Amino acid sequence: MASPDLFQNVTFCDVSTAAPAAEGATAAFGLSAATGAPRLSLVKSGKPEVEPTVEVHLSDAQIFKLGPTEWLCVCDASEAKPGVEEKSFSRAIKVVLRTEAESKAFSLAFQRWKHQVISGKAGELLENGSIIASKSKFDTKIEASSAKMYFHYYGQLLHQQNMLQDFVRTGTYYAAVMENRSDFEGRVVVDVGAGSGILSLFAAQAGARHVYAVEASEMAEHAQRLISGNPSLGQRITVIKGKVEEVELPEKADILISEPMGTLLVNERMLESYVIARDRFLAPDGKMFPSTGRIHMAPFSDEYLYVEMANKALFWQQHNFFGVDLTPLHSSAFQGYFSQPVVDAFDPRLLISPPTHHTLDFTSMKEEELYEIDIPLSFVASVGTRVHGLACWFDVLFGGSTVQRWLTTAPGSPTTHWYQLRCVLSQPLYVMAGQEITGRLHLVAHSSQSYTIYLTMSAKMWGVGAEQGGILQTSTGKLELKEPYYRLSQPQSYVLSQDQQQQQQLPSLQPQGSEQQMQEGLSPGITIDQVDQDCSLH
Ligand SMILES: C[S@@+](CC[C@H](N)C(=O)[O-])C[C@H]1O[C@@H](n2cnc3c(N)ncnc32)[C@H](O)[C@@H]1O
Repeated sequence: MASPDLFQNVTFCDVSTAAPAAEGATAAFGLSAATGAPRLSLVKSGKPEVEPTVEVHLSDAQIFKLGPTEWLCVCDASEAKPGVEEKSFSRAIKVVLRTEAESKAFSLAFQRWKHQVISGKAGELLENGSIIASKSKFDTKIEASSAKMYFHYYGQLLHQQNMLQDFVRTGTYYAAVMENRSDFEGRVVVDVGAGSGILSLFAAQAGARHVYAVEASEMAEHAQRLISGNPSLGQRITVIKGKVEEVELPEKADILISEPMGTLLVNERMLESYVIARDRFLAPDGKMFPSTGRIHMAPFSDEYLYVEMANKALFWQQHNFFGVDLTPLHSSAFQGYFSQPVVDAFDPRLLISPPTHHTLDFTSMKEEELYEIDIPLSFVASVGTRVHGLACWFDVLFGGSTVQRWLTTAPGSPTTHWYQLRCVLSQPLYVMAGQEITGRLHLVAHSSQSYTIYLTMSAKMWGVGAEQGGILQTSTGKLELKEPYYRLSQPQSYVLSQDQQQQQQLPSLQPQGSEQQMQEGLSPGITIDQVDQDCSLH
């Protein structure tokens, strides 16, 4: 093949007109001289620029694989006849290549010209690539306006920089890859949602044979530049601009690497894309980095936070605001504030019981299991106090063959740009030390790439009558994960009640970094804000 965009000796026919097949023709991808738009010319004489026999406008065309060397190009075509309005109709052109290798290169070129897919090396070919579905799973689940804003956000370098500068995050990925070189050496890797391409570059540093960096946003172009600027690694990386739900890859991957975690692990619904990528691209027995995620939860007591939130609604208690009584809206405003989960880094001593966790196994779970996540809650209060809600954080495991490493966002651990998340109840519960707290955390996904959180917490009857199993108090909350309250500039000093000081002595909550703590999702460290407060996603 002389050029990746020119294919000799192809056979094609316009099946929509039943015209006879043209053999020995040339297929050439390029820009239309008339409009500048990408087009495919199919020319019988073999002189594409001189005598295009059929011209396919790629912007509204799709291809479907008919066989190992056969493709069907379906496109809209316009016909203008004198005195007649322009009429649009569909056209289907069958193209047959000589060999399977050429066939794969043809579909890749089609994809590249249609979607401006970028190749890792100038002139390098993916061996395959085709657009397969007109409406992908992503498009059917996610509102177009949400996806547009989402990919616009990730298309900007400043947001990629914020993630890169989260040293805990990026450093843990780097360590996990480098410590587990044997999982990468000579392997095919897919970077799911590559962003700036950083994880692809790590995989290449660890000796990957080839990395496919799939990125849907405009960031793909920056990633291409970064990768080209690191040529010793870049020659083994191919950037593909598109959604993992839609692009085709020429070969199966031995390992998937991705950073699909949002606030509370699941925000942004990118874990679903990660699982879809597994089903589409990963070879049987392939590895996933990370392989497991856990959501950790524990009840907390934080009088300052509660009062701060309740006070925000005080504005609406004014009877004479420029002559207007605002009080009819007070209760809605009050509920509105409590519908915002709070994102900040809190002191783990505010937890009033050892945490529990819910595990998501990325290697085996079904994508649909992420649509609704139902977690039963059961804790025993270690102190007598007011319970203001449920604190949540997550960690993920890199289950490498050499080293198993966790990336944690636990309170008391070095702060990440995810911080922690707290669901604050508008009606706190009163508990005694030793009292059982039960409940449910129910997460329901929605089409704006996030979740509605339904929280119920109950304190069981205490003392006389407890045997009858009566519930003394129940408090519920409905919160919107997509609209959190970023409480990051607040002072983080807490005066502990006597009970809380006693509770600090609980071994499982002491920030000493024991094995037990890691298993409970708490880990040691300092709490310093090392990351920007640019948190509108994640
Ligand atoms: C959290 S960022 C991680 C970026 C990079 N991997 C890193 O670790 O710095 C997630 C990236 O995945 C991309 N992304 C999200 N969903 C995607 C999908 N369905 N297909 C392709 N890319 C996607 C986003 O545009 C974003 O750049």
